[in-house]
Amino acid sequence: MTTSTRGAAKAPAVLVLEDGRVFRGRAYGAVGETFGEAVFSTGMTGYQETLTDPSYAHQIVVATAPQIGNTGWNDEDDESARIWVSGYVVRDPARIPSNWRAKRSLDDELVAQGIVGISGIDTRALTRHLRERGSMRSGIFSGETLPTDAELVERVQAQPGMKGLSLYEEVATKEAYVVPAIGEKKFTVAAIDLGIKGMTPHRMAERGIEVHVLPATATEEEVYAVEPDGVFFSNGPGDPATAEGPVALMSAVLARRTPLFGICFGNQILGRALGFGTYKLKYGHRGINQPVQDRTTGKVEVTAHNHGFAVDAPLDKISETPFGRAEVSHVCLNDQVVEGLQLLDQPAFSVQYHPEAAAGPHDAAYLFDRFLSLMNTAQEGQRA
Ligand SMILES: NC(=O)CC[C@H](N)C(=O)O
Repeated sequence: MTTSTRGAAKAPAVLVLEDGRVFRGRAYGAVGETFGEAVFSTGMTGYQETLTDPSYAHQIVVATAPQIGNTGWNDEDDESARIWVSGYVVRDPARIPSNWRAKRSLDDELVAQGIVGISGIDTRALTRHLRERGSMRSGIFSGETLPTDAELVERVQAQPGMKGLSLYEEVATKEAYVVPAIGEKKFTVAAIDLGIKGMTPHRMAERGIEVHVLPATATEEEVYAVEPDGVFFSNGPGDPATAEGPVALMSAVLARRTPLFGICFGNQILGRALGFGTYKLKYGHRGINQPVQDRTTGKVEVTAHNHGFAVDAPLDKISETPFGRAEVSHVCLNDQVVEGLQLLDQPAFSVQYHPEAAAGPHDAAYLFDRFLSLMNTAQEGQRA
């Protein structure tokens, strides 16, 4: 293990919100300054997966779970090659991590990756504030001498907000790569990387799918060059209203009637391709305990979420779209937000949440099987 200065030895730090509210604590992770949208996540576990989820780019994540870092940092649970959050806010960091897989402490990893955090914050008061006022621009500043609060508020207010930000190209792979099928290969899928998490191709691979992960800028020709049985659109950061390229690509895939599955950002892209709008939620859904109903079966599942935007589609009617009839297949039981879409006249569907469940409960794993059965049916149709 590397060593770092922890607890009382760390410099003073402040979390500054755009509305002028200031929370005081101590530096956690790297010392310095960072900006991002302050959002809260309600997961009790899974901080390593959260911090390395590219969908969190440009966000300062507040952990509502009061104790963070207990299981340290391991070499297995990263969802991408690096930590993507722009800052991390915790109440009570572990002084001594303890887990058989831990290689170092969370604090050490934050330092090593230069991620500025803050500890000792009343995260309950902060979460209530964000819930009442909504997610907002923020900054974390640490060091022995800091500018005045008024100066820091001004600097936070000069930052761009999340609305209108296009971020998926920044986080996506630049080179295509293949995740081989585990066991017998049944299908080939082209997965458009808009900020994909490592567990997602793995969930497909373990079902016999060879996954070709393609850059966010992949063209229709590049997608069909891999001769896909299905096309997948991943999760990703930023405002879906900016994603013109992926919307055009998805429309081309829909026009060819290739089986299609999207998650999170991918659901918002499908919404847009169908002609629905997207909008920003007041404080979003983030955590691994969100109740969703699959309206096609009536079943309720507890699911992993990380979204600040949502699709604006009618809940109780079938919509006519450029690609035939579509309906809202899933809904969040906390607030009736659209959590899934499905086409009725061709094999395409999506969910707003994270069935790959890293971290999170596995209730939604059936969605990967649903994608598989769409590809099976399409293949049988071709043979007939
Ligand atoms: N996890 C995701 O794909 C997030 C999608 C989008 N950036 C949002 O915040 O709603």
